[in-house]
Amino acid sequence: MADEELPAGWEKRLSRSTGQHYYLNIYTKESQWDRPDKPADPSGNGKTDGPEEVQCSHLLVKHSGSRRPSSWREENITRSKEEALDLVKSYREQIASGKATFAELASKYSDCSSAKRGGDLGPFSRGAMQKPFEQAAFALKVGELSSPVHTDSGIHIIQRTA
Ligand SMILES: O=C(N[C@H](Cc1nc2ccccc2[nH]1)C(=O)O)c1cc2ccccc2s1
Repeated sequence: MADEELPAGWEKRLSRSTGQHYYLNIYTKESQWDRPDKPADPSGNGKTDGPEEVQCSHLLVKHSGSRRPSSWREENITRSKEEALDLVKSYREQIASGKATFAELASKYSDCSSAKRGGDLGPFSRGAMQKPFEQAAFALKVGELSSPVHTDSGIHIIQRTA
């Protein structure tokens, strides 16, 4: 389909982690995956929907149903989704109880290349990460640990750091 002109007030952006395009309302900074068919609403209801940007670390456990069942740790990941969830719950318990730090476990066990940075993903805005991850990350308070979060990549624990 020809890349037609976008309705006024929208910008087309490329998501770093999914490689998909998303659309940003230049007035409210809200983002959406679906191509807009009418001009962006500049009013944005006046309420702030939380932070524009967050920084998070995550620990990802991939499984056989992951979009890319391979990582720096394991060339061919065959564990089941249930086994991955058991692992994620165990890591979360070790972090929450203080038996280990987030960075220690992420650097050892995360199936994401961010493991090399203790799981740190750096700061990101809405539209940058897969939706379930984004929703969970933006709902966290600074320092808070998420429950297990399922995305196409696998199962994550997320800690908001800023
Ligand atoms: O997408 C990435 N890595 C994928 C796994 C993955 N999938 C994710 C989905 C949401 C958030 C982080 C995620 N990491 C991979 O290695 O197969 C990213 C790695 C890094 C490393 C540093 C900073 C951002 C990113 S995003």
